[in-house]
Amino acid sequence: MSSAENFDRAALEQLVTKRFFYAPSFQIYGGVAGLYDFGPSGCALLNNIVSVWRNHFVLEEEMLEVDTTIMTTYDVLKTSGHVDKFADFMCKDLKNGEIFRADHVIEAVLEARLQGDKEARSAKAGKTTEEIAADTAADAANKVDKKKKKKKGVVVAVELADDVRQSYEESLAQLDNFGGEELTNIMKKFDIRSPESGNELSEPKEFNLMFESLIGPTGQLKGFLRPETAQGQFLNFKKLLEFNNDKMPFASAQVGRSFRNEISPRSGLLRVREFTMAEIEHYVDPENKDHPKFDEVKDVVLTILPKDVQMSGKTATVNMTVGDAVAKKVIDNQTLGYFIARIYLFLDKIGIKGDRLRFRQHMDNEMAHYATDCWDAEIKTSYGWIECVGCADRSAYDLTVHSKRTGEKLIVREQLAEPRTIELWQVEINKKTFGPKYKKEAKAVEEALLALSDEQYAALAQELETKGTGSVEVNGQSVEVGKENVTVKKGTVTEHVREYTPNVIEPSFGIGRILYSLLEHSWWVRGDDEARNVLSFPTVVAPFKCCLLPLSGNEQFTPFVRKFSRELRAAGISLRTDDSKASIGRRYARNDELGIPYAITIDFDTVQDGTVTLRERDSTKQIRDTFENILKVLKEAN
Ligand SMILES: Nc1ncnc2c1ncn2[C@@H]1O[C@H](COP(=O)(O)OP(=O)(O)OP(=O)(O)O)[C@@H](O)[C@H]1O
Repeated sequence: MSSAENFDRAALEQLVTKRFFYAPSFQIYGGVAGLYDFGPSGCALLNNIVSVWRNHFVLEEEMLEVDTTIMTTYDVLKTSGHVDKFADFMCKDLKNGEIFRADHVIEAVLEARLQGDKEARSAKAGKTTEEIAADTAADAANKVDKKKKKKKGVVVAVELADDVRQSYEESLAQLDNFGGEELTNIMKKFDIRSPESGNELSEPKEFNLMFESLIGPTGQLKGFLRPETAQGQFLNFKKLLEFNNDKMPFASAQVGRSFRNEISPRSGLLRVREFTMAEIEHYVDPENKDHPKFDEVKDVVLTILPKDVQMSGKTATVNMTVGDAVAKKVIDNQTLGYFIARIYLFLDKIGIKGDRLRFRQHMDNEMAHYATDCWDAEIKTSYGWIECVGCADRSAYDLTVHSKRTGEKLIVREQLAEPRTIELWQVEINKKTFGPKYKKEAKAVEEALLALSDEQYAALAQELETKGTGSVEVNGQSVEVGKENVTVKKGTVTEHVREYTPNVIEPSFGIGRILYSLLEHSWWVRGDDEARNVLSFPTVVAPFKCCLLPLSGNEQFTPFVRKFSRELRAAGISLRTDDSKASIGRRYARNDELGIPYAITIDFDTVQDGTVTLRERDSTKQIRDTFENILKVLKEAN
């Protein structure tokens, strides 16, 4: 397998195009950055990854799959916070207008300078060109494209002072934690310029990533292409809970396209503007986040990068079982730990290499304000460590905000085994004085009084007690209430039913990023012949499981091709028939490039005795047997 150290990305890209895994959309019109079409092999690979995902998660956990609309109204995404906060920072080349994502340009420039520093120090130490190249390759995870490095604006082979090197490294480790102010400061402090032109850049400015649209001909109903599939699931929570016979915990799931108007997509499938997501929303009792199947995964060993390590400017990982990580509170709770382990097992099953997979915890500022803990599954590729799956504890945020906005109760009602007595703030309204005082506002004031939090009740009770008056916010206006018309006090209530808003644990998968990483991890070149590419996909995701190769165009083979393909299809083994005129060797090479694990060759012996040759992709080993026996072998492998 190719390792990240000597990775020839251009050669893989050539293979991907030649075998039409995917290609830029509208290519004959010149293409548009961040938009790709999948060809037959890419489509089959993607569908197989999704199919394993469905079996591994949806079927295994009896999740409730939904398919909700992509077009989403303004109201929904305003309430979820996306209209105000779903943004990245961009900056502009002040001379030629080229646009960059601020954190990405800082990362590229600082990494290039660190690389230059490394080369300069190696050269000073009297190393040969080859030794310097080896040092450089060993650091490939942090390297920028060689071509870019040579461009103006990026320092090449310049030694850095120790404190400068250290502050670059610390800033890089914490980059994901930085907001606009910190990014602006860093750009000034380190004189970050365009790596392309060397020109000065503008200050970072927020850019909302959603594609806006209008629903219907009046132009009055604003909508967006959804940036994630999650919101559609939250909005159906009540129906899903009912479907699940009101039983908790449970999960919904959705696979579908999401859209983000990325500022400057330059990394192939890793950053695109339209992509397939597979998301799970697991609803759990906030008072008990244990998972009934945690024992099944507690011994899975993960490579993890906790937040405190990153906050100290380091990137050293540790290996730990999920059981230990949860017991030591490195991972917040069992359900989150359970899903992190299941994500690991899924990625392992489809062929992602364990030594190039780590789980990185979000730093405090990096997480959404409502999230309690969040981990990314990051896969190492020639582009560095790439987030491919996010796994967050989103608390009760989404259900709470949608419920508040719509008035629909998005809660769980749980019959208590024993009734329990609890203390509650109670509001009593003096109907005689309240109605006449607030007139047509009375209902709104009453609703506002009933919707206060415990802290707000405590404060209001104190005000009424000490001053005789207090205030409450009604539709953004402060309204005065007095103790002659409102009493706020604590009382006890006996509950037979407990009501709560579930918390949500969300594993969110970017299928395109996983697919690209898998291409990198599966690709190798056989022998010394650079043209002999192999993609060693596990059978379970290989685009086609078997290739049928008649030795030549001789008519005698036709009935066998028909019969065998019919039987393979009936056995659920996807196949490709290659009856082109190329030699068998050339056709085997073509199969290897498509990652097809098996090839069956039909020749003149087949016509005589019904035997065929089966060739295995990685070992190139061949066996000869009757088609019936070969079919059994393939069924077992499928
Ligand atoms: N532009 C994109 N192109 C391809 N996949 C994406 C893109 N944005 C997000 N994803 C995928 O969706 C998953 C969940 O999205 P999430 O919102 O957590 O990503 P993100 O943190 O915004 O990603 P990034 O920080 O890389 O922009 C990611 O783990 C990733 O696999």
